[in-house]
Amino acid sequence: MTEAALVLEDGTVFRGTAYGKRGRALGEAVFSTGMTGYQETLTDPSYAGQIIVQTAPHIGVTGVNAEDDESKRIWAEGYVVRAASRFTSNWRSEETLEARLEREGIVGISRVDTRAVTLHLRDKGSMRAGVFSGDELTADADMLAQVLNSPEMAGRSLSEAVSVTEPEHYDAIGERIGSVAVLDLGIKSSTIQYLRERGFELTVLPQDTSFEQLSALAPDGVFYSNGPGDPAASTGQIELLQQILRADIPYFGICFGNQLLGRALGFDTYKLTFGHRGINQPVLDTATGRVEITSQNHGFAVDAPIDEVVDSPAGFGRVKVSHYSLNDQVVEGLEAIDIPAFSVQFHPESAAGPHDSMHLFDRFRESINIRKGTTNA
Ligand SMILES: NC(=O)CC[C@H](N)C(=O)O
Repeated sequence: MTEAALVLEDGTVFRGTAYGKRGRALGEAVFSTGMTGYQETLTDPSYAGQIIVQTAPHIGVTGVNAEDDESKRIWAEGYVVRAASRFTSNWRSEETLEARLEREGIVGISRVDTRAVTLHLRDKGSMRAGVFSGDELTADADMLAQVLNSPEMAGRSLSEAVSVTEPEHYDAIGERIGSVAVLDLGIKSSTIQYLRERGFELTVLPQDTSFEQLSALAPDGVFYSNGPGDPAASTGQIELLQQILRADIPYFGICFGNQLLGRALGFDTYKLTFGHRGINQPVLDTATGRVEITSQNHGFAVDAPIDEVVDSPAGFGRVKVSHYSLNDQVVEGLEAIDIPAFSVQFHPESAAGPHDSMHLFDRFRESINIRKGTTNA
């Protein structure tokens, strides 16, 4: 069995067994509490630049298949598990998880006390880390120096790494309701699917699209996806969104798209200590009083008051926090009252996770229908 080490930037070292590719992975260590859905987690582009620590103790038992990917590849830098399943047992499995990790060059580590790692990250906060095995497994001080040389997540811009470089077109599924311009900041395939199923024809656009290019499509609505990195570093996309809001085009954003709406409206964003990553995160819908169990993956959040309607600091009228976390009262959704724009910090497309919030895609469709009704009147 090949040895491996997980080295955290505060000097803590966890030893284990090499899993996946041998080598070195550097990134921000974050824990995810999902008990299922490791394939969707690994292929979620929002994990770019991160090393995922799975709290579920047994990983890989259902293998992987081509259908459940959320994007074209695994985006996580590194992978930390307690027990890597020694066999795969599922009728849909096409490959073992370890073979997939190796094939995609993902350096992992198993036989790590992931509870201890999680408690450590919960107390000290998400931090830079490295997974080292094979020739890269060297003296602790040497590995630590490499971790300390790696980029911090705060201030990091990763949209360019994950976005399409050319526009991609998707037809509506079923009756066509309208067209949506999608800014790809690391979109998941389930989101594309659910938007299409609502009757939208989509043009998925590169992250550096200009307002002129976007408005040339005359979209009925604009959608900003989830994505990796620090929202404060996305100044171009924030300015683009302000132009979209000024043009009164209906807007819906998920996760990174919520943080960018927050910033476009003039609020700040900040880094959470250890973030929310998992598939059973309770959120309160402040309009209905309903609690939804949601899928989440975020390390940053919008800084806005959760219990009052406030004026947008950037002059876009009144804004309210539409959802907040029942674990720690972090903002989980925004709604502009005077312009057609809303967003959520969690993942209505789930994948993996519960479908409680799927109705938000219908809400986006309604906001577009209302707007079209007004325009045609
Ligand atoms: N899933 C996402 O869109 C994540 C957004 C942002 N990168 C964060 O960590 O908060």
